[in-house]
Amino acid sequence: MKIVIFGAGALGAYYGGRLLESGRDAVFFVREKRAEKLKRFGLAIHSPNGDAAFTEVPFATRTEEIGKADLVLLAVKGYHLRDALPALEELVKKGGKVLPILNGVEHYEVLQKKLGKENVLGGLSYIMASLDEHGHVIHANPQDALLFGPLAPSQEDFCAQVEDLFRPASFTAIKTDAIETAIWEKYMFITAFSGVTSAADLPIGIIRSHPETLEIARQIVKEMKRLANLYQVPLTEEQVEKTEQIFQALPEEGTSSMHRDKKKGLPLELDHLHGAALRMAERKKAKLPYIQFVYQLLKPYEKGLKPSETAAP
Ligand SMILES: NC(=O)C1=CN([C@@H]2O[C@H](COP(=O)(O)OP(=O)(O)OC[C@H]3O[C@@H](n4cnc5c(N)ncnc54)[C@H](OP(=O)(O)O)[C@@H]3O)[C@@H](O)[C@H]2O)C=CC1
Ligand SMILES: CC(C)(CO)C(=O)C(=O)O
Repeated sequence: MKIVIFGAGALGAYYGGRLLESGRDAVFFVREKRAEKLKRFGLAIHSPNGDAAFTEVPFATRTEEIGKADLVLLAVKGYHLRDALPALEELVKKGGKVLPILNGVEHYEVLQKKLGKENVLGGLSYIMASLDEHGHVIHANPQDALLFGPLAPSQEDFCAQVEDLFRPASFTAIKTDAIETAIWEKYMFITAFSGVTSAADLPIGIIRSHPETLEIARQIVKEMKRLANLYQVPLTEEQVEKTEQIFQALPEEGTSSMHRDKKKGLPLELDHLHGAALRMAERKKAKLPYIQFVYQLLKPYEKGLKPSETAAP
């Protein structure tokens, strides 16, 4: 099976690197700047689960350079999605089925509309990773689960093949028949976690020691459950409690990729996560006041604001 890793950012480089390490036939689809870094610095993973390094990294910057595609692992940010669609369409024409591992849910509607329902699998990831100045992966803790599964019964056989494909790789690959619920469970968690850490500009440890602030995260979790249920996704009270327990269990310094991006002055996936939840609620004539408030607070940072631009005089 030919695997195309679409995007060699933190997640693409991690999972793509692990697949290469296991001997799989994988190629990174990247833009010019990233291609230059891959040529100059290669690809490396620094991880508590074991380091890996590659000097010759297979990559392509045009879909014409890729002969066939079977699995396309989509690892771009939500705000990159629309620009990525033409290349994804080409890869689907070459036979590829797309497995997105972005946070959020709104991309599924966009991808299914453009690529056809049949060609979009369900996926998500639990990992804490970033890139250093050489484009090498810094993996923060051992967690590296990639969950995937069929969004239609006709995708079951293909997902079984993907399970075989991932088996020798050293990351935790989990095939599930309840991928839609799993995607929403992650969406519920990340909307609350990224919202509260980014809006408060604090790691979870300090937030936890201020019950008033932690309450914002708890209320967002409840709003997300309500939203999921409005869309017939059966998130339960147990899942709400499980999410709250995760907030208690996270390490003191734990924070979200959105908070890290905000600190670096990078764009935020605010529209893709919180904005999308508000749009979906509006369609059902529902209100999500905590999510709306966090969205409004973070709006000035959405396109990226350097720390020097935010300092008070
Ligand atoms: N980082 C983390 O710890 C976690 C992230 N996630 C989610 O995973 C998703 C990806 O996040 P992450 O890996 O951190 O993001 P990054 O910003 O590190 O990586 C995204 C990559 O996509 C590339 N890209 C964008 N558009 C294209 C394109 N048209 N063609 C080729 N490459 C493209 C970017 O390339 P370029 O370098 O050229 O800009 C960039 O390298 C997000 O939805 C995030 O929320 C989920 C769990 C944890
Ligand atoms: C919280 C975490 C690290 C879990 O995977 C995440 O998804 C993110 O920060 O974007």
